[in-house]
Amino acid sequence: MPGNSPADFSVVTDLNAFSAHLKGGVVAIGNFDGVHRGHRAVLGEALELGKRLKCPVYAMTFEPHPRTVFNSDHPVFRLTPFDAKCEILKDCDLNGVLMLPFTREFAGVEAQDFVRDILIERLAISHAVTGYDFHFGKARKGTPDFLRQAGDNHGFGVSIVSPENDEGAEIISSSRIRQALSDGEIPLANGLLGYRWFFDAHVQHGDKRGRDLGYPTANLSLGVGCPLKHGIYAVKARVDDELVDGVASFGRRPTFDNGSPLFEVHLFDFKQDLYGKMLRIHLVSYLRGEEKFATVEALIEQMDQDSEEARSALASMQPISALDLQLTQVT
Ligand SMILES: Cc1cc2nc3c(=O)[nH]c(=O)nc-3n(C[C@H](O)[C@H](O)[C@H](O)COP(=O)(O)O)c2cc1C
Ligand SMILES: Nc1ncnc2c1ncn2[C@@H]1O[C@H](COP(=O)(O)OP(=O)(O)O)[C@@H](O)[C@H]1O
Repeated sequence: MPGNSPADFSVVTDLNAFSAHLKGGVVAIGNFDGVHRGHRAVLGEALELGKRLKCPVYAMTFEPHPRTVFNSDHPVFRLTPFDAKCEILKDCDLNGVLMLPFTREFAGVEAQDFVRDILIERLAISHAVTGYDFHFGKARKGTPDFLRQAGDNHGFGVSIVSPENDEGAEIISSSRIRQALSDGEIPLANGLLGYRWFFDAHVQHGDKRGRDLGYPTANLSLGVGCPLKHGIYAVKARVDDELVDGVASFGRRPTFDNGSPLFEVHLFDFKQDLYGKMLRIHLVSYLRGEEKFATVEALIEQMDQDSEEARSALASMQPISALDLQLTQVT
Protein backbone atom coordinates (compact mmCIF):
# COMPACT_ATOMS: atom_id res chain seq x y z
CA MET A 1 0.00 0.00 0.00
CA PRO A 2 1.17 3.58 -0.52
CA GLY A 3 3.05 4.84 2.47
CA ASN A 4 4.35 1.39 3.29
CA SER A 5 7.91 1.06 4.46
CA PRO A 6 10.43 1.29 1.61
CA ALA A 7 11.22 -2.38 2.20
CA ASP A 8 8.03 -3.13 0.23
CA PHE A 9 9.33 -1.43 -2.90
CA SER A 10 9.72 -3.90 -5.81
CA VAL A 11 11.88 -3.25 -8.83
CA VAL A 12 10.61 -5.47 -11.66
CA THR A 13 12.69 -5.60 -14.83
CA ASP A 14 11.08 -8.66 -16.40
CA LEU A 15 7.38 -8.74 -17.21
CA ASN A 16 7.42 -12.52 -16.66
CA ALA A 17 8.49 -11.90 -13.08
CA PHE A 18 5.87 -9.23 -12.38
CA SER A 19 5.20 -9.12 -8.65
CA ALA A 20 1.84 -10.59 -7.69
CA HIS A 21 1.35 -7.87 -5.08
CA LEU A 22 1.39 -5.13 -7.75
CA LYS A 23 -1.24 -6.84 -9.91
CA GLY A 24 -4.51 -4.95 -10.17
CA GLY A 25 -2.80 -1.74 -9.13
CA VAL A 26 -2.71 1.85 -10.28
CA VAL A 27 0.07 2.35 -12.81
CA ALA A 28 1.75 5.70 -13.54
CA ILE A 29 3.28 5.41 -17.01
CA GLY A 30 6.17 7.53 -18.29
CA ASN A 31 9.89 7.90 -18.85
CA PHE A 32 10.18 9.95 -15.66
CA ASP A 33 13.76 11.08 -16.35
CA GLY A 34 14.66 13.28 -13.39
CA VAL A 35 11.39 12.45 -11.55
CA HIS A 36 10.87 16.24 -11.56
CA ARG A 37 7.95 18.20 -10.11
CA GLY A 38 5.82 17.54 -13.21
CA HIS A 39 6.45 13.80 -12.93
CA ARG A 40 5.67 13.94 -9.25
CA ALA A 41 2.27 15.52 -10.04
CA VAL A 42 1.53 12.37 -12.07
CA LEU A 43 2.80 10.13 -9.27
CA GLY A 44 0.83 12.14 -6.71
CA GLU A 45 -2.39 11.56 -8.66
CA ALA A 46 -1.59 7.83 -8.84
CA LEU A 47 -0.93 7.72 -5.08
CA GLU A 48 -4.25 9.48 -4.36
CA LEU A 49 -6.08 6.96 -6.53
CA GLY A 50 -4.27 4.08 -4.86
CA LYS A 51 -5.45 5.32 -1.48
CA ARG A 52 -9.02 5.67 -2.71
CA LEU A 53 -9.10 2.31 -4.52
CA LYS A 54 -7.05 0.61 -1.79
CA CYS A 55 -4.62 -0.90 -4.24
CA PRO A 56 -0.89 -0.76 -4.89
CA VAL A 57 0.68 2.02 -6.94
CA TYR A 58 3.69 1.59 -9.20
CA ALA A 59 5.47 3.37 -12.04
CA MET A 60 5.95 1.81 -15.46
CA THR A 61 9.02 3.13 -17.17
CA PHE A 62 11.21 2.32 -20.16
CA GLU A 63 14.95 1.73 -20.51
CA PRO A 64 16.94 2.94 -22.30
CA HIS A 65 15.30 6.28 -22.96
CA PRO A 66 13.18 5.77 -26.14
CA ARG A 67 14.83 8.73 -27.92
CA THR A 68 18.22 7.08 -27.37
CA VAL A 69 16.99 3.94 -29.16
CA PHE A 70 15.88 5.94 -32.20
CA ASN A 71 18.95 8.16 -32.26
CA SER A 72 21.82 6.16 -30.79
CA ASP A 73 24.43 8.66 -32.07
CA HIS A 74 22.93 11.25 -29.73
CA PRO A 75 21.90 9.44 -26.56
CA VAL A 76 19.65 11.45 -24.26
CA PHE A 77 21.63 12.65 -21.25
CA ARG A 78 19.97 11.08 -18.24
CA LEU A 79 19.20 13.32 -15.30
CA THR A 80 18.53 10.13 -13.38
CA PRO A 81 20.00 6.84 -14.59
CA PHE A 82 17.74 3.88 -13.75
CA ASP A 83 19.07 3.29 -10.22
CA ALA A 84 18.67 6.93 -9.21
CA LYS A 85 15.20 7.00 -10.75
CA CYS A 86 14.20 3.94 -8.67
CA GLU A 87 15.61 5.52 -5.53
CA ILE A 88 13.52 8.66 -6.00
CA LEU A 89 10.40 6.68 -6.93
CA LYS A 90 10.86 4.74 -3.72
CA ASP A 91 11.20 7.99 -1.75
CA CYS A 92 7.91 9.11 -3.35
CA ASP A 93 6.22 6.21 -1.47
CA LEU A 94 5.37 4.11 -4.50
CA ASN A 95 5.12 0.34 -4.09
CA GLY A 96 7.37 -0.40 -7.00
CA VAL A 97 8.59 0.18 -10.49
CA LEU A 98 8.12 -1.95 -13.58
CA MET A 99 10.81 -1.34 -16.18
CA LEU A 100 10.07 -2.46 -19.73
CA PRO A 101 13.13 -2.79 -21.98
CA PHE A 102 12.64 -0.36 -24.84
CA THR A 103 13.73 -1.90 -28.14
CA ARG A 104 12.85 -1.15 -31.75
CA GLU A 105 10.63 -4.23 -31.67
CA PHE A 106 8.79 -2.93 -28.61
CA ALA A 107 8.43 0.46 -30.30
CA GLY A 108 6.59 -1.31 -33.13
CA VAL A 109 3.86 -2.74 -30.89
CA GLU A 110 0.47 -1.28 -31.80
CA ALA A 111 -1.11 0.88 -29.12
CA GLN A 112 -4.15 -1.42 -28.83
CA ASP A 113 -1.87 -4.47 -28.39
CA PHE A 114 0.07 -2.71 -25.63
CA VAL A 115 -3.22 -2.02 -23.85
CA ARG A 116 -4.58 -5.55 -24.29
CA ASP A 117 -1.43 -7.66 -23.83
CA ILE A 118 0.33 -5.66 -21.15
CA LEU A 119 -2.02 -3.34 -19.27
CA ILE A 120 -4.95 -5.77 -19.20
CA GLU A 121 -3.66 -9.35 -19.55
CA ARG A 122 -0.32 -9.11 -17.73
CA LEU A 123 -0.94 -6.35 -15.21
CA ALA A 124 -4.75 -6.32 -14.84
CA ILE A 125 -4.49 -2.62 -13.98
CA SER A 126 -7.34 -0.89 -12.21
CA HIS A 127 -6.24 2.58 -13.32
CA ALA A 128 -3.62 4.22 -15.55
CA VAL A 129 -2.23 7.69 -14.93
CA THR A 130 -0.07 9.56 -17.45
CA GLY A 131 1.04 13.09 -18.16
CA TYR A 132 -0.76 15.25 -20.75
CA ASP A 133 1.90 14.60 -23.42
CA PHE A 134 2.51 10.86 -22.99
CA HIS A 135 2.12 8.84 -26.21
CA PHE A 136 2.78 5.14 -26.66
CA GLY A 137 2.70 2.40 -29.27
CA LYS A 138 3.63 2.27 -32.93
CA ALA A 139 3.74 5.71 -34.56
CA ARG A 140 2.79 7.18 -31.16
CA LYS A 141 -0.85 6.34 -31.85
CA GLY A 142 -1.52 5.80 -28.15
CA THR A 143 -2.60 9.37 -27.41
CA PRO A 144 -4.21 10.46 -24.13
CA ASP A 145 -7.62 10.28 -25.87
CA PHE A 146 -6.86 6.80 -27.16
CA LEU A 147 -5.97 5.66 -23.64
CA ARG A 148 -9.15 7.19 -22.19
CA GLN A 149 -11.24 5.41 -24.81
CA ALA A 150 -9.41 2.12 -24.19
CA GLY A 151 -10.13 2.48 -20.46
CA ASP A 152 -13.85 3.03 -21.17
CA ASN A 153 -13.93 0.00 -23.48
CA HIS A 154 -12.04 -2.36 -21.19
CA GLY A 155 -13.12 -1.20 -17.76
CA PHE A 156 -10.05 0.44 -16.28
CA GLY A 157 -9.81 4.02 -15.12
CA VAL A 158 -7.64 6.63 -16.85
CA SER A 159 -6.37 9.94 -15.51
CA ILE A 160 -4.42 12.36 -17.67
CA VAL A 161 -2.58 14.91 -15.57
CA SER A 162 -2.30 18.47 -16.91
CA PRO A 163 1.11 20.13 -17.22
CA GLU A 164 2.76 21.29 -14.01
CA ASN A 165 4.07 24.85 -14.35
CA ASP A 166 6.87 26.55 -12.51
CA GLU A 167 6.48 29.86 -10.65
CA GLY A 168 6.90 31.74 -13.96
CA ALA A 169 4.00 29.75 -15.54
CA GLU A 170 6.34 27.76 -17.79
CA ILE A 171 5.86 24.01 -18.16
CA ILE A 172 8.35 21.94 -16.18
CA SER A 173 10.13 19.40 -18.39
CA SER A 174 13.27 17.24 -18.40
CA SER A 175 14.58 19.12 -21.44
CA ARG A 176 14.24 22.47 -19.64
CA ILE A 177 16.22 21.02 -16.74
CA ARG A 178 18.97 19.76 -19.09
CA GLN A 179 19.06 23.24 -20.65
CA ALA A 180 19.35 24.89 -17.23
CA LEU A 181 22.31 22.62 -16.41
CA SER A 182 23.98 23.54 -19.68
CA ASP A 183 23.46 27.24 -18.89
CA GLY A 184 24.98 26.80 -15.41
CA GLU A 185 21.59 27.84 -13.96
CA ILE A 186 21.78 25.47 -11.01
CA PRO A 187 19.10 27.02 -8.78
CA LEU A 188 16.71 26.91 -11.78
CA ALA A 189 17.50 23.24 -12.55
CA ASN A 190 17.17 22.33 -8.86
CA GLY A 191 13.96 24.35 -8.51
CA LEU A 192 12.34 22.54 -11.45
CA LEU A 193 13.45 19.17 -10.11
CA GLY A 194 12.34 20.03 -6.59
CA TYR A 195 15.59 18.62 -5.23
CA ARG A 196 19.26 19.33 -5.85
CA TRP A 197 20.44 17.53 -8.96
CA PHE A 198 22.94 14.80 -8.17
CA PHE A 199 25.00 12.18 -9.94
CA ASP A 200 26.94 9.12 -8.79
CA ALA A 201 30.42 8.27 -10.06
CA HIS A 202 33.53 6.36 -9.11
CA VAL A 203 36.74 8.19 -8.20
CA GLN A 204 39.43 7.74 -10.83
CA HIS A 205 43.14 8.39 -10.89
CA GLY A 206 44.21 11.71 -12.45
CA ASP A 207 47.53 13.46 -13.03
CA LYS A 208 48.37 13.64 -9.27
CA ARG A 209 48.88 17.39 -9.63
CA GLY A 210 46.11 18.48 -7.29
CA ARG A 211 47.96 17.45 -4.11
CA ASP A 212 50.95 19.64 -5.11
CA LEU A 213 48.63 22.61 -5.60
CA GLY A 214 47.27 22.06 -2.08
CA TYR A 215 43.96 21.05 -3.70
CA PRO A 216 43.68 17.27 -4.06
CA THR A 217 40.60 16.56 -6.19
CA ALA A 218 38.61 13.35 -6.54
CA ASN A 219 38.25 12.93 -10.30
CA LEU A 220 34.89 11.77 -11.66
CA SER A 221 33.54 11.17 -15.16
CA LEU A 222 30.10 12.49 -16.00
CA GLY A 223 27.96 10.48 -18.41
CA VAL A 224 28.50 10.77 -22.16
CA GLY A 225 26.83 13.86 -23.55
CA CYS A 226 26.47 15.51 -20.14
CA PRO A 227 25.40 19.06 -20.96
CA LEU A 228 26.56 20.56 -17.64
CA LYS A 229 28.30 23.91 -18.21
CA HIS A 230 32.04 23.83 -17.66
CA GLY A 231 33.06 25.83 -14.61
CA ILE A 232 33.46 25.89 -10.86
CA TYR A 233 30.70 24.71 -8.48
CA ALA A 234 29.82 24.57 -4.78
CA VAL A 235 28.82 20.99 -4.01
CA LYS A 236 27.83 18.56 -1.30
CA ALA A 237 29.41 15.13 -1.67
CA ARG A 238 28.20 11.91 -0.12
CA VAL A 239 31.24 9.85 0.82
CA ASP A 240 30.29 6.56 2.49
CA ASP A 241 27.95 7.72 5.26
CA GLU A 242 29.11 11.29 5.40
CA LEU A 243 27.93 14.44 3.63
CA VAL A 244 30.94 16.65 2.99
CA ASP A 245 31.11 20.22 1.64
CA GLY A 246 33.35 20.89 -1.32
CA VAL A 247 34.27 22.92 -4.35
CA ALA A 248 34.47 21.34 -7.78
CA SER A 249 35.69 22.08 -11.25
CA PHE A 250 34.08 20.60 -14.35
CA GLY A 251 36.13 21.08 -17.45
CA ARG A 252 39.31 20.53 -19.41
CA ARG A 253 41.92 22.34 -17.25
CA PRO A 254 43.05 24.92 -19.85
CA THR A 255 45.89 26.00 -17.55
CA PHE A 256 47.46 22.55 -17.94
CA ASP A 257 46.32 20.23 -20.68
CA ASN A 258 42.91 20.94 -22.25
CA GLY A 259 42.25 17.22 -21.77
CA SER A 260 38.92 15.43 -21.73
CA PRO A 261 36.26 16.89 -19.44
CA LEU A 262 36.45 15.74 -15.81
CA PHE A 263 34.46 16.65 -12.74
CA GLU A 264 37.02 17.20 -9.97
CA VAL A 265 35.92 17.67 -6.38
CA HIS A 266 38.00 19.08 -3.57
CA LEU A 267 36.44 18.21 -0.21
CA PHE A 268 36.88 20.68 2.65
CA ASP A 269 38.60 19.61 5.86
CA PHE A 270 38.92 16.08 4.61
CA LYS A 271 41.86 13.78 4.05
CA GLN A 272 41.27 10.26 2.87
CA ASP A 273 42.12 7.96 0.00
CA LEU A 274 39.03 7.98 -2.21
CA TYR A 275 40.26 6.07 -5.27
CA GLY A 276 37.66 3.57 -6.49
CA LYS A 277 34.96 4.87 -4.14
CA MET A 278 31.51 5.81 -5.38
CA LEU A 279 30.66 9.42 -4.58
CA ARG A 280 27.30 11.12 -4.92
CA ILE A 281 27.62 14.78 -5.86
CA HIS A 282 24.75 17.24 -5.24
CA LEU A 283 25.13 20.50 -7.17
CA VAL A 284 24.43 23.62 -5.15
CA SER A 285 25.63 26.61 -7.18
CA TYR A 286 27.73 27.70 -10.14
CA LEU A 287 30.56 30.04 -9.17
CA ARG A 288 32.44 30.97 -12.35
CA GLY A 289 33.74 29.74 -15.70
CA GLU A 290 36.97 27.80 -16.20
CA GLU A 291 39.94 30.00 -17.07
CA LYS A 292 43.47 29.62 -18.37
CA PHE A 293 45.87 31.05 -15.78
CA ALA A 294 49.33 32.37 -16.65
CA THR A 295 50.87 30.87 -13.52
CA VAL A 296 50.11 28.08 -11.07
CA GLU A 297 50.21 30.66 -8.24
CA ALA A 298 47.43 32.66 -9.90
CA LEU A 299 45.31 29.50 -10.21
CA ILE A 300 45.88 28.65 -6.53
CA GLU A 301 44.90 32.18 -5.47
CA GLN A 302 41.69 31.83 -7.48
CA MET A 303 41.02 28.38 -5.98
CA ASP A 304 41.36 29.90 -2.49
CA GLN A 305 38.76 32.47 -3.43
CA ASP A 306 36.48 29.78 -4.98
CA SER A 307 36.73 27.80 -1.74
CA GLU A 308 35.68 30.80 0.34
CA GLU A 309 32.71 31.44 -1.95
CA ALA A 310 31.71 27.78 -1.92
CA ARG A 311 31.96 27.60 1.87
CA SER A 312 29.68 30.60 2.28
CA ALA A 313 27.14 29.31 -0.30
CA LEU A 314 27.07 25.95 1.51
CA ALA A 315 26.83 27.47 4.99
CA SER A 316 23.53 29.19 4.19
CA MET A 317 22.08 26.27 2.26
CA GLN A 318 18.70 24.79 3.25
CA PRO A 319 16.94 21.69 1.85
CA ILE A 320 14.56 22.77 -0.93
CA SER A 321 11.92 20.13 -0.17
CA ALA A 322 11.20 17.10 1.98
CA LEU A 323 12.41 14.96 -0.94
CA ASP A 324 15.65 16.94 -1.13
CA LEU A 325 16.16 16.35 2.57
CA GLN A 326 15.49 12.64 2.15
CA LEU A 327 17.95 12.39 -0.76
CA THR A 328 20.73 14.10 1.15
CA GLN A 329 20.12 12.21 4.36
CA VAL A 330 22.99 10.01 5.41
CA THR A 331 22.43 6.91 7.47
C1 LIG B 1 38.17 25.04 -7.16
C2 LIG B 1 38.87 24.65 -8.41
C3 LIG B 1 38.97 25.58 -9.44
C4 LIG B 1 39.66 25.26 -10.62
N1 LIG B 1 39.75 26.17 -11.62
C5 LIG B 1 40.46 25.90 -12.72
C6 LIG B 1 40.60 26.87 -13.78
O1 LIG B 1 40.01 27.94 -13.76
N2 LIG B 1 41.41 26.56 -14.82
C7 LIG B 1 42.05 25.35 -14.91
O2 LIG B 1 42.80 25.16 -15.87
N3 LIG B 1 41.90 24.39 -13.98
C8 LIG B 1 41.11 24.63 -12.88
N4 LIG B 1 40.94 23.67 -11.92
C9 LIG B 1 41.41 22.30 -12.18
C10 LIG B 1 42.84 22.11 -11.70
O3 LIG B 1 43.69 22.51 -12.74
C11 LIG B 1 43.02 20.61 -11.44
O4 LIG B 1 42.20 20.26 -10.35
C12 LIG B 1 44.45 20.29 -11.18
O5 LIG B 1 45.15 20.39 -12.36
C13 LIG B 1 44.63 18.91 -10.56
O6 LIG B 1 44.40 17.88 -11.47
P1 LIG B 1 44.49 16.34 -11.02
O7 LIG B 1 43.32 16.04 -10.12
O8 LIG B 1 44.41 15.55 -12.32
O9 LIG B 1 45.79 16.14 -10.32
C14 LIG B 1 40.25 23.96 -10.75
C15 LIG B 1 40.10 23.01 -9.72
C16 LIG B 1 39.43 23.34 -8.56
C17 LIG B 1 39.30 22.33 -7.47
N1 LIG C 1 40.19 16.76 0.62
C1 LIG C 1 40.25 15.91 -0.41
N2 LIG C 1 39.43 16.10 -1.48
C2 LIG C 1 39.52 15.27 -2.54
N3 LIG C 1 40.36 14.21 -2.60
C3 LIG C 1 41.18 13.98 -1.56
C4 LIG C 1 41.17 14.82 -0.43
N4 LIG C 1 42.09 14.36 0.44
C5 LIG C 1 42.67 13.29 -0.11
N5 LIG C 1 42.13 13.03 -1.31
C6 LIG C 1 42.61 11.92 -2.17
O1 LIG C 1 43.51 12.51 -3.11
C7 LIG C 1 43.14 12.17 -4.45
C8 LIG C 1 43.35 13.36 -5.34
O2 LIG C 1 44.67 13.85 -5.35
P1 LIG C 1 45.26 14.45 -6.68
O3 LIG C 1 46.67 14.85 -6.43
O4 LIG C 1 44.32 15.50 -7.22
O5 LIG C 1 45.30 13.15 -7.58
P2 LIG C 1 44.50 12.75 -8.91
O6 LIG C 1 45.14 13.54 -9.96
O7 LIG C 1 44.71 11.26 -9.03
O8 LIG C 1 43.07 13.13 -8.69
C9 LIG C 1 41.68 11.80 -4.37
O9 LIG C 1 41.28 10.88 -5.36
C10 LIG C 1 41.57 11.20 -2.98
O10 LIG C 1 41.90 9.82 -3.03
